[in-house]
Amino acid sequence: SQAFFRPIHNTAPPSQTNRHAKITVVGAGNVGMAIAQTVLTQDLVDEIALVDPMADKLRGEMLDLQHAAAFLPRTTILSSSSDYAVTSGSDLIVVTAGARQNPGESRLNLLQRNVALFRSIIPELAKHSPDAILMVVSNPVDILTYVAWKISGFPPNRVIGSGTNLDTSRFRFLLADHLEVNAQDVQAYVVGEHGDSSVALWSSISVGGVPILSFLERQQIPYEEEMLENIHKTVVEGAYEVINLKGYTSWAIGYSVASLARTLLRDQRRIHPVSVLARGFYGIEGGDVFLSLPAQLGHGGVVGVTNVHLTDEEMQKLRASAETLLELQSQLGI
Ligand SMILES: NC(=O)c1ccc[n+]([C@@H]2O[C@H](COP(=O)([O-])OP(=O)(O)OC[C@H]3O[C@@H](n4cnc5c(N)ncnc54)[C@H](O)[C@@H]3O)[C@@H](O)[C@H]2O)c1
Ligand SMILES: O=C1N[C@](c2ccsc2)(c2cccc(Nc3ccc(F)cc3)n2)CC(O)=C1Sc1ccccc1Cl
Repeated sequence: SQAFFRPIHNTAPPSQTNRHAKITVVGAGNVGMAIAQTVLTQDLVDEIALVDPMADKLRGEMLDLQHAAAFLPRTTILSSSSDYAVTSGSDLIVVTAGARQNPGESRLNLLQRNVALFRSIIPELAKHSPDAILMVVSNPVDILTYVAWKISGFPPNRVIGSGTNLDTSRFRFLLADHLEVNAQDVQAYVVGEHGDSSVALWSSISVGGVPILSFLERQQIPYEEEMLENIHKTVVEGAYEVINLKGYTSWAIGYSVASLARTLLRDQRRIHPVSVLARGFYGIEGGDVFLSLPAQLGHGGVVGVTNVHLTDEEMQKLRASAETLLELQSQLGI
């Protein structure tokens, strides 16, 4: 580039304090590449590193993203390798690596295969980026976040799971659609265990600052208890519908993880439902377990967990999930 540009007089070296924000995505599959593409499009970092053992797929995905450079506002470095050295100095590491559930395979067996995979990748990631925030997306996400925390040795504020962030975004979309408002004006949380056993927090839903139950009364929108329950059921059914129709999910999880990455890397201190070390909250005392709670996120990871109001029933569901996860964890020998 010296042939094209000549330096002006008395230039100073670039400031050493300018932060080179780097994200690593582990697993260049459907989810990993949706996350990488969304992070790239939203111009969130200076470098994206991709890791995957499938060398051809990995290089192909990296090149395919690099070829989009002319359409992007800023130059983002894209690097990739099956050697974890490429991840060095990451600020945020997103783990989407995982074995796929074989037809008829039990969740415990899938879990054991993914735990074995984590035993090989988490130490490498921690070695090359000892100060990074570790975010797990691989399923079963709450248990694998616990496994990543135990194996990495990172403090619990720097280990989170995407948890019910996706569940919550689907929940807000459905509520907004039903109420004919913008999803960004719907304050609603799904918490607890990600997936089939998640818990929708009815009592704290508000639309434009108005608690939903009085919003519905004010708008004269007739509702029964089960209308709200049906919306939560549709969150779960929606996941299965997407899988049955396209075989995997990618875009929504890509956007939801990019939203978490923005909050973390820009120290926005926004509140997201993510899987955090829940011991000590809401009467969860039986052991170290990760469950999704509304958590404030920033540069250091989990800044704090909000003390959201839970009904007795919601509290009971959370504690039941904690017991289930603790029982599964006890069989892992970690
Ligand atoms: N938490 C959520 O809300 C949510 C949503 C969707 C998907 N998921 C989970 O995300 C995971 C990935 O889903 P997917 O559709 O991308 O699967 P996929 O099979 O398309 O991708 C998984 C990738 O992991 C790679 N991989 C395997 N072993 C690896 C290793 N040792 N190091 C690095 N990469 C490795 C594979 O080569 C593959 O490319 C699954 O566990 C899925 O259940 C979670
Ligand atoms: O949108 C998804 N797609 C997945 C998927 C993506 C590729 S293959 C399966 C999905 C879809 C449906 C069920 C299901 N169950 C599951 C549970 C534990 C596991 F270890 C793996 C998969 N997983 C993975 C996943 O977690 C989601 S979100 C999701 C799932 C079930 C209920 C509610 C929600 Cl919000």
